[in-house]
This record gives sequence, structure tokens and C-alpha cells, in this order.
Amino acid sequence: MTPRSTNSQTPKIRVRGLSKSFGDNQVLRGLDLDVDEGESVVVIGGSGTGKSVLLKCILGILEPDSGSIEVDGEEVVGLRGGDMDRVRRKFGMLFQNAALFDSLPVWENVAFGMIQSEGVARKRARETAAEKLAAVGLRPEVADLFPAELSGGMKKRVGLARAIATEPEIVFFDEPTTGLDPIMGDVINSLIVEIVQKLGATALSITHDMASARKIAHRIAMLYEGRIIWNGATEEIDSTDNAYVQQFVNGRAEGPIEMPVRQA
Ligand SMILES: Nc1ncnc2c1ncn2[C@@H]1O[C@H](COP(=O)(O)OP(=O)(O)OP(=O)(O)O)[C@@H](O)[C@H]1O
Repeated sequence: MTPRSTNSQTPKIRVRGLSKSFGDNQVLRGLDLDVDEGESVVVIGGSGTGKSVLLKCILGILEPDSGSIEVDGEEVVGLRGGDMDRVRRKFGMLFQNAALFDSLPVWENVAFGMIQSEGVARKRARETAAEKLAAVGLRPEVADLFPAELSGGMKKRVGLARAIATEPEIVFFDEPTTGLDPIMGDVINSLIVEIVQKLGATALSITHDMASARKIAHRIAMLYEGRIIWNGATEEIDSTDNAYVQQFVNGRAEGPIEMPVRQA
């Protein structure tokens, strides 16, 4: 994504000293990250580095062991019930596998959040769902299909329509191109850029797909051993002398990042 000018406002999302372990597996070890309003930040990192754990902590699905997560300057760690629901209403989320409900037609999948948490009437929700489906390039007939009748690319589009249905201030993208061929991946990336810009939303994504990161990010942050070890404008990633980033970006087996070839 083209660079954006920085501002000095309160970050939309501010993470400080975030730590999370599972038993003796210390996944996040004092992670710091800021995402400014209107900015698209992509967190990259190898498999199992804790990208999903980071996202789940921000979404309030996992409780961190320590650290702070502020959304619009409000501490969200420890929020419960109605207070957490209020914060969650700012969020839209595209899940890795689109996570559609198989028993609901496409339009109801898109309208789910509107009907459930915003109390929008079904008729109005269906109209909005149709608008969102058009915005992600799906024909009106798709509204009445069931998820099993869709291709992987169509499912991602439906997931994207659902993520933006409530016009969220912050959209999270979890591996948005996983399972797609490179061309469909690029189509989805382009849609993400277009939609985030139209909404004026803040975006935080996690991926190990560098093509996706380059396309959708203003700024890229690399997660390694529980912390953000590098963070910079997307166009700086190829010129950094950080050996970890270089190895990741170039997909090399040799380098400071050690990957077990066989796992016990
Ligand atoms: N609920 C959980 N209970 C126990 N361990 C967990 C749990 N969730 C995640 N982990 C562990 O945390 C580590 C990081 O997992 P995470 O899913 O965040 O990685 P990731 O960077 O998103 O990986 P990938 O790119 O492969 O999806 C892994 O070792 C995983 O086994």
C-alpha cells in the first residue's frame, strides 16, 4: 500500500509488554505494537510464532498473562461482558478459513453480526448484506447459496463482506490469502485495500504471505521469539539490514531463524 503520513494522535491500538504463555511455552514475551488510526499494519512471522495468539488477545478471546492493550486509549485487558461487547462492536474480522456457518445462507452469514449484536431487522439486514456482497464483487444470486456451494475465493469474499457489514472502525485479517491461488490471493488483497480505504478503517492483519503483506500494509512488523523485532514502512522491508527480516522475506532456510526440519 502507498505510504501514509504519520500523525501524533493516540494510537487506535496500543499494545505494551504483552506476554502470554501456555505452560512452559512462552509465546508472547513483552510485545509492543502501535497501530494508528487509518493505518494498515501487517504482522509477519513464521508458523507458531504467536501471530494468532496476539490477535486473540486483542480480540479478548485470550487473556494475556501481563501487559496492556488499549483501543482508542481505553484499556481492554480484563474487560468483561457489556464493556467488552462495546469494544468488540468496533471490530470486524476476516477469519483464516472464512468461518462461515454452513447451515445459514450467504446473506445471513454476512448479516449475522448486524442481526445478533446490533439488533437490525432482518429485511434491512438482508439489504445491507446485498450491498456488502456487491462491494466484494459477488453477484446478487450468491446471497441465497449455502457455504458448501462456494469456492474458496468466494468464501473469502463472503467472509470479507461479513467483516465489513457493521462498518467497523478496526478490521482484523487473519491470513487473508491462505488456501487461495496467487491470482485469487491478489484479488482478495486488492479488495482489502479498496474496502479498508473506503471505510476509512484501521486494519491489523497477520500473515506469512509476503505478497499479501506488501500489498495491504502501510507498515510491516515482524514477530519473532515473542516480540516485534522489526517494524517499518512496507517499502523499507527490502532494504533493511535486519538478518531475521531478510531471511523471512527471502524465504531462506539458512539464517538466524532456526526452523526444525523434523518435529518431535
Ligand atoms: N489455546 C492454546 N493452548 C495451548 N497452546 C496454544 C494455544 N494457542 C496457541 N498455542 C501455542 O502458541 C504458539 C503460537 O501459536 P499461534 O497459533 O499464535 O502461531 P501463529 O504464528 O499464528 O502460527 P501459524 O502461522 O502457523 O498460524 C504455538 O506453539 C501454539 O501451539
